[in-house]
Amino acid sequence: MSRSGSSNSGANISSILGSTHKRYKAPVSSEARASRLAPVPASPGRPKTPSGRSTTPIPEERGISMMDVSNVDPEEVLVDFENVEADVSGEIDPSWFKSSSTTDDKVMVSVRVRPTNKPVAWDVSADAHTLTLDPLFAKNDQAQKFDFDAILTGSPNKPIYSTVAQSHVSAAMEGYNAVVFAYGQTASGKTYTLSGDDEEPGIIPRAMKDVFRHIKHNESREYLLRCSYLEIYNETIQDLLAPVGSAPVGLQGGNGGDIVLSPLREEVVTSLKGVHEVLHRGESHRRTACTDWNARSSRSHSVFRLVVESRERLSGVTRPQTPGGSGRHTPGGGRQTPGPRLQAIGGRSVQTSVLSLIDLAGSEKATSDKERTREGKYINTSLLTLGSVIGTLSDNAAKGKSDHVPFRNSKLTRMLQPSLSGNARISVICTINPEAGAITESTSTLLFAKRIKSVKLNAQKKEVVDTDALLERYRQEIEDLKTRLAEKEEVLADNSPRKLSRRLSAREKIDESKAMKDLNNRIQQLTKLILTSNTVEEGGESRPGSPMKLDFDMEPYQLQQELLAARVQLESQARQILALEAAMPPAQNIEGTEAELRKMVQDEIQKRTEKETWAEQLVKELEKEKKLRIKLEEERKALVSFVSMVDSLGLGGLSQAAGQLTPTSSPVRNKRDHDEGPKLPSLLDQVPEEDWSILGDLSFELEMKAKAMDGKSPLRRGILGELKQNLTSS
Ligand SMILES: Nc1ncnc2c1ncn2[C@@H]1O[C@H](COP(=O)(O)OP(=O)(O)OP(=O)(O)O)[C@@H](O)[C@H]1O
Repeated sequence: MSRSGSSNSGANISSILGSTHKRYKAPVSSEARASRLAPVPASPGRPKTPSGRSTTPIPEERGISMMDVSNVDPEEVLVDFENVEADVSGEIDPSWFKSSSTTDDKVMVSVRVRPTNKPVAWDVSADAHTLTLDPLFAKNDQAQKFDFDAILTGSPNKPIYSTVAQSHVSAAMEGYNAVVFAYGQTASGKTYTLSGDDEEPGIIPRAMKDVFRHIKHNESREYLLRCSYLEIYNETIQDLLAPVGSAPVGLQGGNGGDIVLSPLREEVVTSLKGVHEVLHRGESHRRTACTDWNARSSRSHSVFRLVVESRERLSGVTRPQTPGGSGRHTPGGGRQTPGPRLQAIGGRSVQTSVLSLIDLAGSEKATSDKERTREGKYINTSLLTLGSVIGTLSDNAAKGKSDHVPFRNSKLTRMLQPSLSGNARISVICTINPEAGAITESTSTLLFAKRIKSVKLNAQKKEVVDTDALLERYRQEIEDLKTRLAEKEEVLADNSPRKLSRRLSAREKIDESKAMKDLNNRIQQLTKLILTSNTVEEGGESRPGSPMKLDFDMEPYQLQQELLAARVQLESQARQILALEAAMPPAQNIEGTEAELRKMVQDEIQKRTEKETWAEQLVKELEKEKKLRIKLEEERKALVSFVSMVDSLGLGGLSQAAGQLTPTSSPVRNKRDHDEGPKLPSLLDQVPEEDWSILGDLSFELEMKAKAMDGKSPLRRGILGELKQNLTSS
């Protein structure tokens, strides 16, 4: 299973958004692909090309920065009819912009029959909007016939979008909450319908394009768009726009029966490209896995939400185009600029609506894989809960009852509670596999579709002076900034009653000018976040990037200040350069200094090398000396033991005799004679150090021989005599 960038979903969105990303799910098997040309009657739309679909993987996630709405960088996100980017042209049905066709108080229910080249068990009548189970397969010969708002077949996604979703997207743009969701057994085509692929973009990318078209064609309103993307996996809500591993999203009841999802990222989008990036990132995080039925089966329910804030623009205002054609304008603080101005204090009401596009995971049988089976249980349980919620709602509607609805039994139904309770336009597209082997699952899907059809809706527009709406917060900030800018201008103006009593110093003027420039920048940035028809570009070119190179909308006074500030800055930089030059020594001095320095360094290196060599020699000498000392010490010890052995053998005379060999006599007394007469020096004292080694050898020899015999034997005496002789001669 993956929750990585391996999905190709970005593509299906991208093709409609004009990008090169590839499709979301793996292609159908060749068999299934062939089935696109299957004998199921086709709904209107352009014919499908027989070519296989591209499977080029989407690029790795590009680390698109996350955007926290509360801390949004306005430079990146404001949009309006003048500044909406990307190509929103083509295939526009003007009537679509005039009205929202979903005035119904019922859920719109459509069935999409997936193409197949195997024998089908259902008789499909797209014109009559009916589906009938072939009597051959019917149990007890009871023909099952279902009729819905639309029965759709074939591979093209465009007719699907215009039939089941376009009016709901329009409703969302007009202030109604709208929900479109796909329901059906696994591998029946839900993701294909919602996301589509390169060749056949699905409902989500088509809906987003329509959103920008709507803005382009509605000059009387301005808009702010935010989107979020989440999935419900094993009953845990995950934010698909947050980095992988982020904390799950909590779900709580809010004011007025609303649901609050937190923490959930909402990203302000100002262009189709921006929406594409968000969708691409979210889909790359979706959990999909290969199952027994689908190479890329969705293992979660996914919900793409677009929050649409809009309000009336002031009448009769048009935004001037900058030389770059970006449509940006520079609000002029207290000045009367010709550009449109967001409403002054006392604001217009803001309409807020949410468009939710939901791809439910498919119901499935247990699989051979343990993990897939576990996921399947969660999926089936939440779909069952959805079924029972729909069942109760439709019962309540049919019988005028108000029985408890078990919304809280699953995250999915809890999240859908406000919409299912009536405050949304809902369109459900049920996907089925018409093959004989899938009759049970298809029948179950159709029964669900039938039940949800009778749920009663009563969607209301939410239009209030909403201080929480981002649009309103930005408006308020823009107004505050303008007031501050106007005050500064007035203080600086020569003929102003608020003019300062003293002349401003050059430094103060520069500071003031800089502060005004910052205020102006911020106003422009905020203004850019708000979309209007003037800011939507039909050609789809990007808005010119650099905002403040030179702003021709500036007042002459401000331009003068800018110029002054720039000059002073240049002068100061020139002074700094001069000062640095003066502080530097002449070139030849630098060269001389360099040569000296180099020589010093070389000398240092040589000295260091010499010291190292000397230290090495010293260490060697010390080693030698140490070895010598050890040797001498050993010899001394041997001699001591020899002497004591000689003493123990009663050969004190040897010592004496040995003592006579040496020119030096030690005054040290022999311990034997300690009481009488002059004391003989010990043998060791009498032997010069250089002869100790000879004594050592003799000592060793003596010891060996002494060990070899009985100490009292005549032989011993002979040997000792011999030794004595040796010693005397040495
Ligand atoms: N109408 C159709 N025309 C052509 N191909 C289709 C159609 N419907 C589905 N497919 C193909 O069938 C395969 C399965 O479809 P898809 O993944 O959309 O099913 P699903 O219902 O989303 O499955 P799951 O619930 O397992 O996620 C895909 O390869 C898709 O391209």
